[in-house]
Amino acid sequence: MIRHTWPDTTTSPAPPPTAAGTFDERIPPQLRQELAAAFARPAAQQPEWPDSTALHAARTLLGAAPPVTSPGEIRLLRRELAAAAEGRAFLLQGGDCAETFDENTEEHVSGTVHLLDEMAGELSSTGLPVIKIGRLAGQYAKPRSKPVDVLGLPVYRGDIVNAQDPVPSAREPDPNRLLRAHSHACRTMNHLRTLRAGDVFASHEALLLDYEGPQLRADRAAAGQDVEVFATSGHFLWIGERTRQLDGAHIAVAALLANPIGVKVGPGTTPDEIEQYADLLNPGRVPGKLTFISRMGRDQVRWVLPELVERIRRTGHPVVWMCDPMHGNTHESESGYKTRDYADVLRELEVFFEVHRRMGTHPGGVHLELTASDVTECVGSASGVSDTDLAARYETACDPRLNRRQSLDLARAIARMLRGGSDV
Ligand SMILES: O=C[C@H](O)[C@H](O)COP(=O)(O)O
Ligand SMILES: C=C(OP(=O)(O)O)C(=O)O
Ligand SMILES: [Mn+2]
Repeated sequence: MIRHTWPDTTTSPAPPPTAAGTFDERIPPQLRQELAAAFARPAAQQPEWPDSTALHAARTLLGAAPPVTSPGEIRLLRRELAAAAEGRAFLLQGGDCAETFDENTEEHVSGTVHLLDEMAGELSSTGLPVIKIGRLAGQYAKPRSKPVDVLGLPVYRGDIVNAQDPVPSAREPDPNRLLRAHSHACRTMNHLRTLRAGDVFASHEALLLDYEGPQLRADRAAAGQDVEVFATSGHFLWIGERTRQLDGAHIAVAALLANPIGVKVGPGTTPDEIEQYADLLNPGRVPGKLTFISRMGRDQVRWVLPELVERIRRTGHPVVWMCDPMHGNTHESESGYKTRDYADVLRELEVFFEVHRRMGTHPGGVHLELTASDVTECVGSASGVSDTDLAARYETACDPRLNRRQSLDLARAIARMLRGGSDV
């Protein structure tokens, strides 16, 4: 029997206030206990939901809702990522920093998918198959640097939590948004399937535990095989730089999942830490299971990345190494916009490729924030966007994205780097 009914709020006991909650009863009891312990660990960046009854109701409905993705699709991606871990494929991951409910339109989603396609076309000159993963169908939750914004209001944490409007009521976390996010994710996933017969995979940051927990499902590949737990909210989930605490909930939960998992690693990451991530998240050393997403910043990558790659190489762990050249290169423009300079993005990528070439390891992919729209959010490249242009079309809900022109320029540069040529 599965607990998927509206709670009788007049008679039922107080719902659990934490993200630990309850899990699909088709998950074997032992695994459910392990999940409960993992979800009960300290978790950074979680909203303070004001209404625990509404949260409980939303979680219950989410638990009964159809899954966004299927275990079969997730296993397929894991197999494809195994090729990237072994140097036989390249991973292209991209999309908005923050998907929004309003921008969940045919035009916007198709635009991202077609842009990833065009970029993959540029990369095909390398001869490596390109695995395309969208920051799509679930990228609604944002970790933030500060709890309040410049107006002194509680910060916007993504459409899954609150709204962008600069008024206090809009910033109040609303648990019904968990359900809206799930509906939007299903709509987007449906559109992806319509467009590409399922061959663009969906990914998001596994940030919000109240969204992920109810969507866990058990499955076994075949009779007689072990039961695996799948986060059906997406195919590929990653743990962000702000929530990768080794003793925290996000890592403990990810360790119990069968999905391929990414971990963002910033400039403060140590070799000991990275080895522990690998041991915790992929003790079985399954190729394709674990991806490290290096996001160091253009000046730090040269100093920090080599010893991390070296440590993982020594352990023999099969991992995909990706570069996110966006998140370590954010700064405020003179006009006050959060922006990124194309030259910094390119430079970090160059060093990333150089490090892997030197160490004989495979630069397995890139992770980018981009949109097909002609936005003016990042400066530089042949796009000609300069600081003074930023105001014209600065539309992002969170971080600055590469526009179409910048993305295609970058894809061409990445193809050259991957083929072994230098770029700048
Ligand atoms: O997408 C990444 C983070 O959520 C983002 O960089 C945080 O932005 P902030 O520093 O404006 O909070
Ligand atoms: C929050 C993000 O990145 P990071 O965790 O690397 O800062 C992101 O990818 O949007
Ligand atoms: Mn971002």
